[in-house]
Amino acid sequence: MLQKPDSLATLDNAGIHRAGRWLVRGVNLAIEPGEIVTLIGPNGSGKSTTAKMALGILKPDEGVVQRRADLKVSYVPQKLAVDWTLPLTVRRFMRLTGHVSVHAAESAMASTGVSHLADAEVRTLSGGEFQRVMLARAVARKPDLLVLDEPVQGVDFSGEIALYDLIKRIRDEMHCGILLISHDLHVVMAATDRVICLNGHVCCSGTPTVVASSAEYKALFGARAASTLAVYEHHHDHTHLPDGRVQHGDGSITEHCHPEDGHHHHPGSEGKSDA
Ligand SMILES: Nc1ncnc2c1ncn2[C@@H]1O[C@H](COP(=O)(O)OP(=O)(O)OP(=O)(O)O)[C@@H](O)[C@H]1O
Repeated sequence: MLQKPDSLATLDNAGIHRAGRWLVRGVNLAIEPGEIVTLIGPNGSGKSTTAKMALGILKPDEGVVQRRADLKVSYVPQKLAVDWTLPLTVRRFMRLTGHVSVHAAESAMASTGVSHLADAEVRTLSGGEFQRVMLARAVARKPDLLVLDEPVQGVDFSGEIALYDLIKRIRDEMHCGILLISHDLHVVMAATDRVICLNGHVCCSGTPTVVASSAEYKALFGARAASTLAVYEHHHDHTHLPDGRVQHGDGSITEHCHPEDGHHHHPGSEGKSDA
């Protein structure tokens, strides 16, 4: 894959090998300015590892990762190594690391709707408030590429919708690229331009299909939720067995599922096999 002049980050057949095995392999993806790319896949499928390659935290053991020169990234990791027993206000937390001016911190808090929490202790925030503050911190750096590792963790369904709304607004206003890691295999935000499903490799990728045709869904969550969330339809032609082996559409079983094994094809129009 050739790096387009304005691509923020491009992974070309990228893989990470650790402790005698490939954590991920054969990953192709590109993130353009103003684009939201969502990585989905089960636990341990290599989502964080892939994001870390895009961020430049991990160097690929195979393949090529290119990032635009002078790329400014903000990364909201899945876990933070902070001692939450210490008193820390949101306002201080905003500027704890990184070079963020008072003005940038205040305007990021305003745009993410957490100004009223500025003097609150971080440890007392609800799950949804905490994730918003994490977004505010990331936005304050004015990144070209924003990488969000499970930004809706610890948040209930309606909070999830509100956060997805906010992430979309951040993209629209800042025109940054967003690489979003989602723990949810079935529901992704409709504003996602591309979904990439990982399972140690790229299982499939494509645009999400708007959910919400179902009357039950609309009745439960309202038309607004229905227009925000979408289901990405999977067209897997193989199944990952519990012991790690792979059963293919023709019933055969192999040890791995790699691009070169020739088993991948996706007949549906939505799922496109990259692997
Ligand atoms: N440095 C390492 N050495 C060995 N194995 C590792 C290392 N880092 C990650 N792994 C393993 O690689 C696999 C992929 O991890 P990764 O964190 O990328 O998955 P993930 O899809 O983000 O998972 P989750 O949804 O659980 O957060 C896991 O099985 C993990 O245990």
